[in-house]
Amino acid sequence: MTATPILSARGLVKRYGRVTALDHCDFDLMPGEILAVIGDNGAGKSSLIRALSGAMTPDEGVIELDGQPVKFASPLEARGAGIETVYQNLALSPALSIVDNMFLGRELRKPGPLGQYLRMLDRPAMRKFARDKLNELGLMTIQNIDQAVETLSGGQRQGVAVARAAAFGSRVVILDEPTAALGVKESRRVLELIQDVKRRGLPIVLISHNMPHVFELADRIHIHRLGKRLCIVDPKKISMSDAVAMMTGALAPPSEALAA
Ligand SMILES: Nc1ncnc2c1ncn2[C@@H]1O[C@H](COP(=O)(O)OP(=O)(O)OP(=O)(O)O)[C@@H](O)[C@H]1O
Repeated sequence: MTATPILSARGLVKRYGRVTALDHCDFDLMPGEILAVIGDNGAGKSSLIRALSGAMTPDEGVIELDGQPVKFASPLEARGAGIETVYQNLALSPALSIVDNMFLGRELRKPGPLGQYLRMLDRPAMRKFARDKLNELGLMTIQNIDQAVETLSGGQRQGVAVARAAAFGSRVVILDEPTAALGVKESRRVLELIQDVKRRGLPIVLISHNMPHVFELADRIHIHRLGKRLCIVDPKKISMSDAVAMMTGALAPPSEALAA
């Protein structure tokens, strides 16, 4: 591997009582790539993502961003470092508008009548930012950005969540099962959106059980098994059934795919 990974981890361990969710797990995300993370239920994929995104503190191990060790005490700190995560539950506020959901805690403000001491929301700037970001990602089929998110379809909601992550994630976007709850047409749209985010230069970590989607999008596949990275495979050189067999332990990975 020549380039420095954008985000990497070495020897992550996380124990919950007698359960070892992460067992000396390694991870590498290279610049500009879509890295899929696949694994059986309970393999530890969510635990890995939670560690990388500051939602959980590992018991052992090191995480590096651009080759520098980082410790995230909260998701806020990871977001501050440019790592945005879209979880399955999306963390959108259904009753709020699309614009308000784009910000949620990161609202743009401007000086109010009392100057810097009472800064007020800069709604025109927020509206412009939201419109520009949705536009950049071809999401302006959403006509009205003041519309409440609860009035959007599942695919459109996923679109808003991904657009928000792409807008604020300056280094990495992590997507946890982005097409899990979507129909065929909506999934297609979200897959295109993920490609758009990649074209804008942001590397993406994609956790998915949907093998056709993984094989369509991923540049590399991290196969996770029993709390650790089993191997990394090239989706162009391996069949879906072999990847699934490795995930479940039915097939040993080829020696060149074994993780270092
Ligand atoms: N907060 C927790 N408390 C106790 N055990 C946990 C906790 N979080 C995860 N685990 C356990 O750690 C192991 C790994 O779970 P994790 O959710 O990371 O797997 P996963 O690969 O994401 O699974 P799935 O594909 O089913 O979502 C499982 O045995 C799980 O029960």
